[in-house]
Amino acid sequence: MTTATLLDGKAAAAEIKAELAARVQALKTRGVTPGLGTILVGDDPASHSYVGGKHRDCAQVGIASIRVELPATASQADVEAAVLRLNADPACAGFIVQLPLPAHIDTHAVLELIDPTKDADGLHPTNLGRLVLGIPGPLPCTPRGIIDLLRRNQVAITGRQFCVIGCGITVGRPLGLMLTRSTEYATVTLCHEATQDTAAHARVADVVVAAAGVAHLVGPDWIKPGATVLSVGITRTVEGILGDVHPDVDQVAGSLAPPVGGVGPMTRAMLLTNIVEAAERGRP
Ligand SMILES: Nc1nc2c(c(=O)[nH]1)N[C@@H](CN(C=O)c1ccc(C(=O)N[C@@H](CCC(=O)O)C(=O)O)cc1)CN2
Repeated sequence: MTTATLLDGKAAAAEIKAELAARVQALKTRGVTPGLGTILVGDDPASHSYVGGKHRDCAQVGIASIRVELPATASQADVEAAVLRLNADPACAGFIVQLPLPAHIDTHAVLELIDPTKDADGLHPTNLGRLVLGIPGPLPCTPRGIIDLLRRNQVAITGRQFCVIGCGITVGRPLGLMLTRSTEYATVTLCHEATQDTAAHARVADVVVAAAGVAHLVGPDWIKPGATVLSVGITRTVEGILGDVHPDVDQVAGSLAPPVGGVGPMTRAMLLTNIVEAAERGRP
């Protein structure tokens, strides 16, 4: 039995952060300190942990942190006011609203209020429209991280068959758009809850990206021997974190990004990249 080559997002993210630290130093010599803003609403422990990680990363590369925390009882107007404050804050090169927001908040209305030039997540409708049209703009962090991780590991993309499982707004849907740009030119099957036979689509794929948030959804019998597999979605249980990909896939896949230390650190590294790029562009 073979064991898949590790797609090590932690190591790749460390390389990216070292490159970014040098670019931040260059900005500082020009009198520019890039700042990342985050808006976190409520008490979800995972969201607090992700946002904490983003600010630890900022400290490592020299990016300033602007943290906004609102209680779970915050109203739509409270969240929108926080967005407008960061839109107007000259110390903030870009910011994110940590998702998911509490159920009583209209997420689309909040995201639409972000100044598109400060949209560090690339999730504003203007920036998603730019992505569709092929106009440069900030790109969603997880899909950008997935493509960068594949490239850094010499996994070919152009002309290859991808099966993306899950079509949420932070991963699957924008990943499908990015993979079909002329710079990537992959063939993509985007599977979702209503897909008739997801396993059949996965079995013919050269690369499987599992971002459904269903623990161990993808088993070894779903994978073509030698294929590349990325376990993106996670489920938190009392026993720990379970990925969308069953650990036995390791025996069939050619290379594998694990649910921890795979795509997650790349998501964070791409957020920093979006901030540094925004600071380098300067205010329009
Ligand atoms: N505004 C956004 N909200 C959310 C996004 C996003 O891209 N923008 N994505 C996810 C969460 N996420 C980023 O916010 C994220 C997920 C995972 C990781 C990460 O580094 N994971 C670690 C494991 C962490 C752990 O043990 O819990 C890893 O893979 O090694 C970073 C960021 C939803 N919300």
